[in-house]
Amino acid sequence: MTAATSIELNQAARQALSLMDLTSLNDSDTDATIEALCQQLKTPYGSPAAVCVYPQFIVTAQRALTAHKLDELVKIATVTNFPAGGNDIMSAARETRDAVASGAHEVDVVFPYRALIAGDEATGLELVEMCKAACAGQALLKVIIESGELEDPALIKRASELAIEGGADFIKTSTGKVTTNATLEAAEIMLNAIKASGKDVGFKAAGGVRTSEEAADYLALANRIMGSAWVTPAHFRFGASSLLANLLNTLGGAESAAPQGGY
Ligand SMILES: O=C[C@H](O)COP(=O)(O)O
Repeated sequence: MTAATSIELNQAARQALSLMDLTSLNDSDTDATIEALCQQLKTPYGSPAAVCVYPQFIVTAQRALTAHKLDELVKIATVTNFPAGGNDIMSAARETRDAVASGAHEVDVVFPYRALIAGDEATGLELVEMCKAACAGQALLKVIIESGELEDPALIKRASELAIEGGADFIKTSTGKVTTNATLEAAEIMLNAIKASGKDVGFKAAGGVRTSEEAADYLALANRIMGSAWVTPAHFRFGASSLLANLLNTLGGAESAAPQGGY
């Protein structure tokens, strides 16, 4: 990709901030660390689209968003069947139903990618269908295909197709817990699968996206394949734990990005 100018980088950073699921999925997470994470959602440049936490911290996030008057602006996302992507359909569906009952607006479920690698397409399709049903029209379902473990472009394409067929509202690259997470190559295959489906399905690049430059590359790819009007929080997200500071650095370092009132 061509290197972005500083104005383009600034625009990309501002857009990426609005498209981010600010994420903390660490075993060391506590109520206090999630509260601190939620505090970061309040920036001079607006707020990320969502905060993504383990299910036991949904209520913690709810409380913090309310305290910061962000509850109308920032969605709460959580994860199920995470990170292993096991084959137990009912367990994944129960976790998803419980997460929605706890107040999650969005559920990121891991597709049983090892089953697909072994040639089993039915388990993944049914798991997505059951988790979609468990969302009961109240929450978005984002399906993590774990593209870095699928590795083979044909499997990445097939997992995307199965997730879309099963009712995914978004398809997401990665858990952030494996060796290879989001890549532009996987993103291209997934975005093309969305386009070919003709369905209203979004895309989330997650895992390892850390800089404004990287974010700009994903945005340029999505603009090219789907058109810039498509690239809104309804269709595009970054799942990231450490991107925000870099975006703020980019925005704070550019004169044209001076805060325009607000917080
Ligand atoms: O879904 C998001 C990922 O877990 C975040 O991964 P990261 O820590 O590499 O940004």
